[in-house]
Amino acid sequence: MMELIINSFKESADVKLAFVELYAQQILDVGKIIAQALKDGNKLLLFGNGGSAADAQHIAAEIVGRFKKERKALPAIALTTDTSVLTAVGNDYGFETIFERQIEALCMPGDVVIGITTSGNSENVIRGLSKAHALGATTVAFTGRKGGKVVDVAHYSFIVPSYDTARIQECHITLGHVLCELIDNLL
Ligand SMILES: O=C(CO)[C@@H](O)[C@H](O)[C@H](O)[C@H](O)COP(=O)(O)O
Ligand SMILES: [Zn+2]
Repeated sequence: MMELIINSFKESADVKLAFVELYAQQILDVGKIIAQALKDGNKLLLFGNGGSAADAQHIAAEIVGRFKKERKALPAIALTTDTSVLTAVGNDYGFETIFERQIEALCMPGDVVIGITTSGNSENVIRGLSKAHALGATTVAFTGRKGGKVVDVAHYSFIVPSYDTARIQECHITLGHVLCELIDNLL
């Protein structure tokens, strides 16, 4: 059990170090794009399933509330929170459409849309990002493993180099926090 505990923390740290080696420049590029979009009056939309739904909400909360610096409120919406919309759309059109339909309703050209999926193959996330791409938003995938099909509908993909869902999620939330800090500093 002690070994399990120590290995989990070590793996989490190793995955994050490998990730930043690969993606430091792209993190800065995407941070600048989101900051500019928010400056221009556009918004950030986010979604994912399970732990990634929690990550979407967590990041939206940092943007609407505050991260580290005192600044004005900024527009970010997690599309994972309205149970009436999620159940109506899921029930009437299918679970794979729950993000796509909300993107159709809310996404404007110039917005930035982040889809979070550790496998890269969740149909509802792929369809949500695909619709956002078609509507003229900048699309960003937080993914893992081999990237999955979601990379085909994303302008920018962050593929965490791990096959362990928990380790991928831990890197995704670090990425989300770093983007929030960049946004704070770039605005
Ligand atoms: O948090 C976890 C596992 O750590 C789970 O809730 C996990 O998010 C769910 O199984 C998701 O449905 C996985 O979907 P995805 O990341 O492959 O898109
Ligand atoms: Zn989890």
